Amino acid sequence: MLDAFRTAREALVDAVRVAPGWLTLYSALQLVLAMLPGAQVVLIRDLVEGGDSWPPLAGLTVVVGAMYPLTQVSNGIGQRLMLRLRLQLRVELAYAAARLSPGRLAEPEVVADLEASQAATHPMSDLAGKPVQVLSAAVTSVVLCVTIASINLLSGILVLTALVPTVLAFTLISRMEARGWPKVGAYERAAAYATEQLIQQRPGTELAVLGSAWKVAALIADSRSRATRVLDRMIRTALNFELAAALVTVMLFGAALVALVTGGANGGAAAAAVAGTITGLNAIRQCGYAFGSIVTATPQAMIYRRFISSVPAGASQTVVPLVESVALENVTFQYPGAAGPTLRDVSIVARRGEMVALVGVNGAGKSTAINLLVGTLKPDGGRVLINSHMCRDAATMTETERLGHFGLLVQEFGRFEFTLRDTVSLGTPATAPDDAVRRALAGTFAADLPLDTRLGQQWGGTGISGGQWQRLALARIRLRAAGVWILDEPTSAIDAEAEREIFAELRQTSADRITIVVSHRAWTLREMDRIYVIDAGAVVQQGTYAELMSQPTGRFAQLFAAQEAEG
Ligand SMILES: Nc1ncnc2c1ncn2[C@@H]1O[C@H](COP(=O)(O)OP(=O)(O)OP(=O)(O)O)[C@@H](O)[C@H]1O
Repeated sequence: MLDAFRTAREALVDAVRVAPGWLTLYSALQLVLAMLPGAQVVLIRDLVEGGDSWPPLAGLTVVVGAMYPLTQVSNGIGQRLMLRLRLQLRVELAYAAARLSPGRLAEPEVVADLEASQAATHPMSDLAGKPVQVLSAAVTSVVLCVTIASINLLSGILVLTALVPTVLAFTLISRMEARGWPKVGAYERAAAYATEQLIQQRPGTELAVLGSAWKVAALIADSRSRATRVLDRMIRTALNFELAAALVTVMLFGAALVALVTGGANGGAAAAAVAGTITGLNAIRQCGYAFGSIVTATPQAMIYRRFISSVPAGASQTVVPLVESVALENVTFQYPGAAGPTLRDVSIVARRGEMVALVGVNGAGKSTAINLLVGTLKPDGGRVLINSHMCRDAATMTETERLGHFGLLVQEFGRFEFTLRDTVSLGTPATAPDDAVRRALAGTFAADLPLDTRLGQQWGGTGISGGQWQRLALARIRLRAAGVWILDEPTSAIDAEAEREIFAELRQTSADRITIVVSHRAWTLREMDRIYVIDAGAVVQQGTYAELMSQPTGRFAQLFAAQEAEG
């Protein structure tokens, strides 16, 4: 209940911040509307009780005539207020998501909260006018209660008491929904993920070729059915609570009318009170509905607020162009829930001007080592050093500062289907001038394409091959010009000729930077200053290509002898 009040207050604060004018206008209209039922009762009583009937008749005409257009105008203004608030919430959420660190993005509950927050923007924006509606309905009830109490005290009290069952019912409904929504959210997320696999071009095409898309559809059906079952249960329980509350409310109104008649009210007063209680019922229903919207949206709004406050605005990233050295020193790391450590006592160092390679079979621990270096994973033991400073200590370097040292090309590089300019300029947090974007694209397939070229067929843009996407990812690293380049299989999708060009360029431009490469191709390793051979989470060998090849029983020779023989 307290949470619902907090949510209502926050919705009002947001509305004041985003659209104060629209909120004021909406509140004023709601207040006028709230007064009309009370005025109606007084005017009916005056009309029926006799005397000069023209003034009450004229008053009634105005009151009844104004009610409908005022309600319509008020609804329209409420919707325009809602639109502005929704825009604000969605933009705020997008910027908050953009501030998520890689470490937090790897936490499943953070992604779940982000998606739940996205869904929450809809009911939350609808909340803007709800506290006003509740207040306005409460004002209507109080005005009616006072008016009816002036005819019969007990009736007035009973009319006011009729608010209680509705408030109680919606409190219980909110508790139930707070438990149900996270389950629905999890099922919806699973269904949305599976749907993306069906409709995105690459996985969708693969599934169509395999003829097994229907299996993914069955997974979607299962998740959606589970969500629907939980929602169905929630709606059924809510309906039961609402019906019980409506029954008690009607009984209270009935009792109010009986009290009125048995209390000896005259015909005119009784008729006015009957008309008032009918309008009162409507007001209470509206109050219940508005209050219900607040309590229903409260669990979602709480997730949204929690998410936004969990990613406070911080300093933006600055790219560090010159780095002296990076190192893992006796690092041990175990993934949560894994049977044993993935890395054991690993020491790796790379200095400015050097090109260093990490090699090993799939699952040996190369990407894990890179993630520890960059800081997206934290070591369980040992030290991670940048320029000989220890990185584990947040006081020495924030995560944002640390990330600024690296240009990281991961295996699952992004295929950002924006314009060519936007796709490449994502390489740097700063605004990238067009000539810098052009320089980053030099020598690639896109060197002469207009920067406004739209990439990605799903937007009616240019289709791009896997290797071409990888070249754009490399262009982002070029544009970024950070002191440490970490390239995890940078040419896995690129043809042999382009691969040779890329490695030749890497060598030519490596003097002022640290270059760390993960590669499975022997020839790319020949010019490395040092190669670390990782096997089952430990560095088992290190040296130059020639040194390692000269040890025929060593792990490196086992891994690369066949490729060496092929030339
Ligand atoms: N998030 C994770 N949770 C648990 N285990 C993980 C996680 N990520 C990787 N692993 C495990 O850690 C081990 C090392 O994985 P890693 O990705 O570092 O290997 P790799 O040497 O980069 O392999 P590849 O050449 O296939 O990229 C693997 O056994 C993998 O299953």
